[in-house]
Amino acid sequence: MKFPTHFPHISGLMEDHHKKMQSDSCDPDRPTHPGTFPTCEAGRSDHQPAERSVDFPVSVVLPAGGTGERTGLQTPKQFCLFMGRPLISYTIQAFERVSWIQSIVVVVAREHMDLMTDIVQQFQHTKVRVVPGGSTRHRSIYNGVLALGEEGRPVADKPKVVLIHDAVRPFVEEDFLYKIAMAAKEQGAAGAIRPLVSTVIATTSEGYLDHSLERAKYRASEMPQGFTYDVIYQAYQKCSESDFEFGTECLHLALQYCGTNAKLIQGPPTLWKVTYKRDLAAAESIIKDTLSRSACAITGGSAQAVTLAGALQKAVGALNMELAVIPDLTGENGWYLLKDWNFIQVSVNRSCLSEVEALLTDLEAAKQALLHPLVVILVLLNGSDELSVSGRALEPEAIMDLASAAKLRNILLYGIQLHQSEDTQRWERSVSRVAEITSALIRDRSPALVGQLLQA
Ligand SMILES: Nc1ccn([C@@H]2O[C@H](COP(=O)(O)OP(=O)(O)OP(=O)(O)O)[C@@H](O)[C@H]2O)c(=O)n1
Ligand SMILES: O=C(CO)[C@H](O)[C@H](O)COP(=O)(O)O
Repeated sequence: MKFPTHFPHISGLMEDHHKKMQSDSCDPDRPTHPGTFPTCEAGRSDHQPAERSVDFPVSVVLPAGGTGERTGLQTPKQFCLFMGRPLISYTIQAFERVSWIQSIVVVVAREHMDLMTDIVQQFQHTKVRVVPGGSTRHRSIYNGVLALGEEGRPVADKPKVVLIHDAVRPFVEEDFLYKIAMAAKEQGAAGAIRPLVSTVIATTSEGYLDHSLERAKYRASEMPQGFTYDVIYQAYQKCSESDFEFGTECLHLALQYCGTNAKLIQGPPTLWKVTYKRDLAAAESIIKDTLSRSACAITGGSAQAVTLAGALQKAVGALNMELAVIPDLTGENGWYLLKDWNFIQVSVNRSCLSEVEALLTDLEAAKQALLHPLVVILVLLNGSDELSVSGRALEPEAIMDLASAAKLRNILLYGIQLHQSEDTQRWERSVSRVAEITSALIRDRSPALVGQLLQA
């Protein structure tokens, strides 16, 4: 374990609290819902994004040099672990997966340089350079911008556009990055905005109301922002010590020091910044939610398993989970191993554990469990004479042993057993129980239930 043990895991900080969000209403000032979740895990994409044509170099600066005072935790929020992986790694991956982004500079406090380097290695980030930050956010960002244009680097390496994004906003998607990058290239500067939730008021020094702003005229400035390299470089060259010390807005520097009016683009609500402790719990909930949307059922091709998988597909569909049914993971189906999906081994035969073992070996080779715990569920259909494995009853210890070994490799193995029934109602009840248990196991990823053989 490379991370200091006092770094908190987020599970349990708060009760699961968010509801499925829906799209904004048509009035951009007053969205009726907070908005939609991203369509893929932060940092990873299940569905191939549309091919983007970006014919200029784009690099990214991720300021991650803060202390996260407002969370009240010892650990800076960017290093808090979400299912064993620090928040910063999710944000990095959201950029790394974008093919037209060339390089990413992560700016961290000097005392976290080694930790950040370990994170880059452990989670196999490939486009990242780590540089030391400054005492304020602007100073950190400026260090990142300077690192991108460092002397001695080939001119061709200097990016045309620099995207700046707080390390603690992990849910950013390619579509939106593309809009910001294109607008920045066109306009010199571009940034994400959101409607204000509260009215902004000015107070007197004695703590009385001075005046209030007309909310509909104002927007919250969010991240990402994009700049041509020259604009952001000049803005920081020209800005004052007071800007460096107290400023909170890069777009303002571009306007004041380069005369560049940023193009503003309304972004999705998931661009919100993790600021307070409750935001950490919300972020974990979103991460778990997005990892729980899809599963792949492997049937081995037997007619009974295919029938059960088909019924399961329908039942989990009603629970908003997508289930792909495939006979095995050979040939083109190997593609599923490269996705963030969960796996269900549907077995009706006596060699169910060897099928699971083979699946675990494939998953380990695909290295998906490096990034987050993978869920594998054995769904075992027992006919009247199928209660055994290799002639013996399937002992709970057998699956427990296999699960304990898999857990060391960050794979969470669970079992569900159901019995074949001629009674249609009984059979349907069993299938829908399997679907509910499956969905709960995948959603919760509970280490405590690993190795259990549950009855449906
Ligand atoms: N000297 C600093 C201060 C902040 N940041 C980064 O700027 C982003 C947004 O800042 P904020 O949310 O304010 O983070 P913190 O400063 O860490 O939080 P707090 O203000 O609660 O201490 C974060 O990714 C943070 O790590 C930075 O790179 N260097
Ligand atoms: O939204 C932003 C820029 O427009 C920044 O994320 C925000 O200003 C950072 O401020 P702080 O570090 O005080 O949270």
